[in-house]
Amino acid sequence: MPNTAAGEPAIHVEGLRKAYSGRTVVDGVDLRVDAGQVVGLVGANGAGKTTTVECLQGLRRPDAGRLRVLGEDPVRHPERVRALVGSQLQDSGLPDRLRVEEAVRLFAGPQAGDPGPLLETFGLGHRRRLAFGTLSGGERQRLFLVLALLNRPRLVVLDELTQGLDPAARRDVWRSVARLRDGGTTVLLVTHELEDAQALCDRVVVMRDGRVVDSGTPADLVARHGGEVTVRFSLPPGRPAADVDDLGRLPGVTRVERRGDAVALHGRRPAIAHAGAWLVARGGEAGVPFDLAVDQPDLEAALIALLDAPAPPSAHDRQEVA
Ligand SMILES: Nc1ncnc2c1ncn2[C@@H]1O[C@H](COP(=O)(O)OP(=O)(O)OP(=O)(O)O)[C@@H](O)[C@H]1O
Repeated sequence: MPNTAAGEPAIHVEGLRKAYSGRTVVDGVDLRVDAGQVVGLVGANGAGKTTTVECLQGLRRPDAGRLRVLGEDPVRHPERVRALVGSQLQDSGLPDRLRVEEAVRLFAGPQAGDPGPLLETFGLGHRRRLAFGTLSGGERQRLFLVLALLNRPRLVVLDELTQGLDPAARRDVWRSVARLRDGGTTVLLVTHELEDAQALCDRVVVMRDGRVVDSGTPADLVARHGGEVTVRFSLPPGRPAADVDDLGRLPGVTRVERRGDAVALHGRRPAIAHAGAWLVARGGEAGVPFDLAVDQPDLEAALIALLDAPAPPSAHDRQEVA
């Protein structure tokens, strides 16, 4: 059993580089995932996310970099890492006729516990005898989670966790991942579903063209890249223009738009609180407009801004310039 020293991250990658046929697709990635965290890896198509997690799981050999996964080196001991990490299968991963209980037997290693409680936890206890091909999309995803967790891994890699699920099934799977985190399992989530990332992740790492362009909590990323908030409301008819000038001077407000009685304040997050305080101070509780609303940027807005920004030069370009 490998020992991760106390405080040692579950995943620690420095300078990971990988090329296919001379084309660099992972270009000096650093990544740290602390034990017990849920970390999302997001980015455009072809950014190098899957290649990165395949290198981490000992499924691909990197060209350069220092990698430690649960205290093991996936380059020197890929088989040890594969035995420690739970991975989620893709949808085509099981034959249609295989029953749930047969799949569980097939995937159980020496470390596996009794699968019964796991199947119950993921709502599949009463589905054991059903063939994989007859399960709904949500049940399939939950079965993949059961199989990823069967051998009691301390780290699970989940790729496109909720792809194709309806909103109820997606929330079901979210609850399952939250339970995993509560139980101390470390989760690396590769996803294009930013709602998943926002709901589940302690930290999100954004990749573009083979490199990490930023990382942080979803809230940090939104604050850094999401752009302005907008506070909208209607003033009571006949409110003097001077009032609106006042609004423009509130801390955090950068711009005021007024069309008739409809007002939109744009600015940084503190503008929300100051606009609320201003409204209460002017009219008391009764003066708070019935249509008061706040538009806040989300992780999607932050990601679009990050991925649209001009690309910094790659390591390759930098070498050519030097
Ligand atoms: N086995 C391979 N041989 C050659 N090129 C590959 C191979 N696997 C991936 N690539 C290329 O490497 C680049 C990075 O692919 P990768 O799958 O790691 O990106 P990704 O961020 O996971 O993309 P997506 O979000 O589309 O799944 C892509 O341009 C892809 O076409």
